[in-house]
Amino acid sequence: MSHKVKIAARLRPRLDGELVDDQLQVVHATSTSSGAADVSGSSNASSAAGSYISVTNPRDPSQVFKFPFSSCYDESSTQEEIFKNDVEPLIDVVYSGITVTIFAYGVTSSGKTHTMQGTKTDVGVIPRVVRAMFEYRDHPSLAGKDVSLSVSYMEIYKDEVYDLFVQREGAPKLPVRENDVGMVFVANLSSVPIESVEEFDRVYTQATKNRSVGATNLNRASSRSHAVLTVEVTMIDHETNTTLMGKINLVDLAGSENNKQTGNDSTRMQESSAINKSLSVLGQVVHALNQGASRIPYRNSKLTRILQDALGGNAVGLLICNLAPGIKFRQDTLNTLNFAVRTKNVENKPVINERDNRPAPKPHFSAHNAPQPVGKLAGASLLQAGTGAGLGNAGVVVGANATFSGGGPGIAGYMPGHGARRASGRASLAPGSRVPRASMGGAGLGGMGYQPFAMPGGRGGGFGRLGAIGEAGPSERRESGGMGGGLTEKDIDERISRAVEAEVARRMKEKEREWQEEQRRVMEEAKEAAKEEAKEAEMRRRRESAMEGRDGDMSLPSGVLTPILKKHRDLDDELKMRLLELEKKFERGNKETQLADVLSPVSKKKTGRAYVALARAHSEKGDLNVALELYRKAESYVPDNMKLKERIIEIEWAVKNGREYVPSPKPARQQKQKKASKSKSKLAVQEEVQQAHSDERENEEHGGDAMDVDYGGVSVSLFPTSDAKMTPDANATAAGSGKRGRGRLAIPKVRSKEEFGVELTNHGEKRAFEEDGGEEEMAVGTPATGKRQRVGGEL
Ligand SMILES: Nc1ncnc2c1ncn2[C@@H]1O[C@H](COP(=O)(O)OP(=O)(O)OP(=O)(O)O)[C@@H](O)[C@H]1O
Repeated sequence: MSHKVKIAARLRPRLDGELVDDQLQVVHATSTSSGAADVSGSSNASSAAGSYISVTNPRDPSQVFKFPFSSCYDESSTQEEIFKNDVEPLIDVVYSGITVTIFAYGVTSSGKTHTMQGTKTDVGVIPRVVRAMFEYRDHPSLAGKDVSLSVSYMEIYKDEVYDLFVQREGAPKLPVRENDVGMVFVANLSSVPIESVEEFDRVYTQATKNRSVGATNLNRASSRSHAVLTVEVTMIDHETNTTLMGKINLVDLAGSENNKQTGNDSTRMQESSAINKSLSVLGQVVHALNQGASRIPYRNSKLTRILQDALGGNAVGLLICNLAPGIKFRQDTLNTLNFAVRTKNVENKPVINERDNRPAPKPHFSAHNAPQPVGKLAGASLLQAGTGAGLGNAGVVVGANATFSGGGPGIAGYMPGHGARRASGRASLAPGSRVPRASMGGAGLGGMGYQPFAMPGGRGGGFGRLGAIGEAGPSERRESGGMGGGLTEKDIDERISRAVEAEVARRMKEKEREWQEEQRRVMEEAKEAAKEEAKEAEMRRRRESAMEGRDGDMSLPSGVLTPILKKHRDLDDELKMRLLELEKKFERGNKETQLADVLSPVSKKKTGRAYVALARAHSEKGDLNVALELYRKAESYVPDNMKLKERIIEIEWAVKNGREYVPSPKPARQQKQKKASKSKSKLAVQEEVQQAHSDERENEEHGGDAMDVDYGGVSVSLFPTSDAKMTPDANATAAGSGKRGRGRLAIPKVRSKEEFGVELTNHGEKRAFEEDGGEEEMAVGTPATGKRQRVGGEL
């Protein structure tokens, strides 16, 4: 059903003039001298599964970060190996009608273009794919079919799309559009039919000259744009009158750049900023997908818009993560690897692009007489179609107000999808050729000719006839007779479940919309209430100042003020004080609550603890007002902490009555302290590790998820989160509050831990940090015992 984006990491060899160092290494489970040998054959998959990239911790050379990927290629790997292992198997997928996207990602000069394009004598992925696509035409499964290939080639330069088959001078900027069924495509992009590898070579070589390339300090021929080459195959089956279309997008991304290193001039700087921005959006898209966000920011750059099918869409994806050796690139390498780690969690739902070329029959009268409500349509129609058509040429319609109830005798049960509607929120990449593209809108096709490509499980809007569903791969698809043969019960069940799945997705979307609407309403009401409140407060303030003025002006003779009036004046003073206090509290609460609202529960707890630590320090110094203020701040983050509430009341009482406040003694924890000191070295290690990555947080979009750090047999997984940035106060206060050697160590780490969600693993067993309410402690795995222990902290 779903397919995770596959990651292959490739380390390029050292170039002339580059220093030799071993900061970055490719390590294989079955440790042979050449890493490449381990991943050289598909039969050797198990050894490849244990491979990882190891990067020395910049802060402590005795530690390494580990990044495991299913394919890791070292500097001696060849273009052939990469193609054979990771790319060639995808050709079969393309020929089964699925879109495949391969993209090379990495810092500038890490070898992306070398991998994708290669050189004349050492060709890369692109020429090899084209050759393989031509060779596949002779595959027995394609006998009797008309197979044709076409190619398009575009570049995204400074967030504008250009056709690389068009002479660069005066080349128009091409718009990115979305058709009626939510497919994203580049309008007016040429699609060139190709008959042979030689013909491809000719057009490709010419087009490559149009690509924007410039010299930087790091790369004499640095790509200044993202290039997307698409090879599309069209397979027409005259027997079944269907067309299957597969395509492969080969993307050579521009490299992320550090302008200090590239030495860019103003032109290069502009390019660089566009490159970094689009890569940053790419990182945000991956992050949002990992978070299961309801809105994925595809639209924030042309690159992500065009690639959206490969990330969380309907394509199969392979990310080649290119790495440059050496200390100079270490930070970028870590960024790249973090991005790769995040990307490997992205799931796609590949679909087969098939269309039925047969003219549509007149709809059965029941379609006119008994239109079904759209909400119920998918599941019901599928069921009816499957059974009513006698499992033969089962026809299914999913579209607004269209239904098909079994079909009359002799009717090949299919119809065009009226009112095409795309159930999936994510659109697929545009079809390559302009001609079919124009006729693929779905809506308005009437019963004629082209219908939108079939999308399984109701994902595609308005599909005409369900083609075979290709999770099982092309061969199985062919055997199942999906191209027009009978449907087995399993097929029907699968289709029903897919339709149900689509329906559920639709309803969930509806629910989400309703929820958002509700949120908006609540927000507006809250705003109104706040306005009212402000108005009232203002009136109160005016009343009070008027009173004050009157008080000032009044010069009543002594003895005129009656005891009652005196009493009232006292009351007023008290009331005013109370009011001011309340207003202050409200303002403070508002500010803190707003901040607290955006933090994760863990962050809230940590921030709360940090405030408490500082408050305690102040209360011990006798600075009770400041302490009270800080405790109240802490309360915004941990509102349910009864102990904290009690403490606030105690101090309030002490302040009000001018009494000394004696904090309650802290529980003795000698035992834990002892353990803490034992673990201190481990914590120091963590601190180092986290420090080493603080730079990365500048590149939040790249700085990513889990990263394994290895020391002394203990593997530490780092999980950066973004909300840590929201707690600068907490960090600052925490750093200053370290007492008795416990808080100091723990609290700054609390912050870092929170950012990275550090996990210590011992002997392969992972242990999460314990998050208990009242204790400011961190639980860590003990390397020797694997047992959790607590360290430091105070609250
Ligand atoms: N596997 C490799 N074997 C030999 N040379 C390589 C390899 N990978 C990269 N190179 C060389 O390294 C240099 C930089 O490579 P390349 O231009 O492919 O990097 P890039 O990542 O595409 O850079 P940019 O993002 O700046 O375009 C080139 O001279 C290239 O020939």
